[in-house]
Amino acid sequence: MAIDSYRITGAALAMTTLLAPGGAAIATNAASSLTMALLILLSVSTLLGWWLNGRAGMPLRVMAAMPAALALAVLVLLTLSFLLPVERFDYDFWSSLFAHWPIDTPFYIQRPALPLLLAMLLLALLQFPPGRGGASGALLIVLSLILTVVYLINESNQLLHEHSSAFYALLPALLLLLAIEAHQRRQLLHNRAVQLALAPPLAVLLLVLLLWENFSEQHIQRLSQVAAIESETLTTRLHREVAIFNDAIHRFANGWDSTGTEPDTRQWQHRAAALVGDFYYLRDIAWISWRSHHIERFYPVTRWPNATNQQWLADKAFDALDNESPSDSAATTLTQRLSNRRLMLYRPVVDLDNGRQLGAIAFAVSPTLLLESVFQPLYSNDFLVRVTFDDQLIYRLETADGLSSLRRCSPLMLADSRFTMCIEATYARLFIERHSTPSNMLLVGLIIAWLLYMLTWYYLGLRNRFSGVQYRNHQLRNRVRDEDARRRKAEWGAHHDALTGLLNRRGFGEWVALNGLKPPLTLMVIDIDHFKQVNDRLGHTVGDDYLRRVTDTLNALIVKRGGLLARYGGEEFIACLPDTDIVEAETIGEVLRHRIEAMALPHHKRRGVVTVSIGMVTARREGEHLEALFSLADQALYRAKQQGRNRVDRWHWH
Ligand SMILES: Nc1nc2c(ncn2[C@@H]2O[C@H](COP(=O)(O)OP(=O)(O)OP(=O)(O)O)[C@@H](O)[C@H]2O)c(=O)[nH]1
Repeated sequence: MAIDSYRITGAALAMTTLLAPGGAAIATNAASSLTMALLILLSVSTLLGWWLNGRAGMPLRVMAAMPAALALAVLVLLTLSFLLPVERFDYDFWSSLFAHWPIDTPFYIQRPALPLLLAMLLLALLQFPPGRGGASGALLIVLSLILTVVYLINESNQLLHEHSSAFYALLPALLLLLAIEAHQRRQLLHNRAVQLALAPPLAVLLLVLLLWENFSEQHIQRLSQVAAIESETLTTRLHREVAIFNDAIHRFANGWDSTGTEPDTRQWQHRAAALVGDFYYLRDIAWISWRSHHIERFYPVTRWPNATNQQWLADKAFDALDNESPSDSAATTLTQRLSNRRLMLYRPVVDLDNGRQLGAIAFAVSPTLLLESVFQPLYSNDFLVRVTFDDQLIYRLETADGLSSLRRCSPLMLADSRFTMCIEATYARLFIERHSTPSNMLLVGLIIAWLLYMLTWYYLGLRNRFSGVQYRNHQLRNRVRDEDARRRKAEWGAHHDALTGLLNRRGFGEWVALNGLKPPLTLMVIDIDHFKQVNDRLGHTVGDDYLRRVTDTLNALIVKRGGLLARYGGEEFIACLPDTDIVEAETIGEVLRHRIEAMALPHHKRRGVVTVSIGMVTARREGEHLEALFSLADQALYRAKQQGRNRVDRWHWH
């Protein structure tokens, strides 16, 4: 029994899907649950087909293909979501279409990565006989492997990495299928038709890969530029906000610079509340006294730090103040990072009259809230923003369908702390860009290559069949023509004399029956004299030759006179001369006799040359019988022979 490669691959696919280390991860990862479901459908279909192969009738085998058909329908839909124009079928359209999917994750996360999608699509197509045109199966697998490898070497592609466990399940199946195909099709690849059909798609493939390489580079650059502009906008906005905030805290501290006294409780509460009201990312404000080296005032009082913290805050503040040169101290805001959750800013307060330091004001800022207050109003669907400090996530601005394939990171300075801001294109952004994504071009190119192969293959098949039909038609036409020629030859042979080409007795009889013997008409019987002697002395070959030459001479004149000559038997001819009376006929007879004599065909008899005797009769009325007239002409001939031959005689009507 022939190996059914597709069924075996189905088994491999099922095994790897279920047993691959990534299998469990896929099953629990909601992002890949659709991929997993599709892989299971394909596996079930191929396994069922394998099990039923040869055992069941058509209806059951069709049922076995049903899971593959279902998977194919979903895969086609998903492929369309990459290819259909975004103006007509936008993000919301596809999201609403997949809204009823039982798993509660957005459509974009459900969608398998493009290469995985194509590989599954091609595998699903292989479940159906029309997908197996010639080396089509092998080509499909090669195409999906190319796409897979191309994606694997493309490190920047996070879409793939997200689904890589599914890939590990699919890859062994594809490789196995390729090995079986290569084994089974070794003969096929030597086939000229297959080579011809493979040439155009392979050329398209090469072109697409070259274009893809180029296009990929451009696409990444373009997206990178867009991300850089986005990053620039956010940074500028952030710096502007920080400048405004700095300005405000300077003004806040300046109030106590000028009074030269430590803040009293009422004043402190009032002004601190106003400042915090303006900047909600400003979480706490503390007054640290130079005199007591302790925190004397705090806002809001509900979050008053414990004693240990107080001391620590104060020490930090005075460390910072000690490092400041006295001339700068009034103008500069001192900053120090307290933790990744809080950014501390210190501002010394000095008595302007005597330059004595009164203390410092500490401002605790939440970087997360600061970033939120700046970035939230600038929120766009196109990019998500992540800010990290020492690899810890500080802030994240994104929609539910987050992650994408492009990330651009740059340093972000907040006070004297260095944060990292990463901008990533979102799925929504890629959705808008989907027409220009290199993957789409690759997908379309590969599908075109495969379609081209199928078209060329079927065209070549049709052409072969057509030329077969043409050949059979040609043979048939030749047979009909030969048959016709044979029939016409037989017909001709029945009415003609083969030696001279004249009508024979039968042919002549039919001619007369058709045309009638209408007077005036003369019937002539012409006989070669002593012809037997020619045969006897000179041989039959010469006799035949004499017969032909005599025929030519007689026929030339008789036809010229509108008559008809036939060979009536042996060396005897009969001529019918319409519209010729006996007088004219006798003249013609004489001319004929003379011409034959003048041919001077050697004869041993008295005269030394071949001669003819002619007997003739004229029809008197219409409807005369040929045989009767012939008999009369023959009697005249007989008389001519009797009278010495080389003569013309006629029947005399009484
Ligand atoms: N070579 C050749 N001889 C033929 C053909 N048909 C008939 N003959 C010969 O024609 C001869 C006719 O001979 P006869 O009927 O005795 O008459 P003849 O010798 O012509 O003598 P007369 O008619 O009395 O002058 C025979 O010897 C036939 O064999 C033919 O097609 N080819």
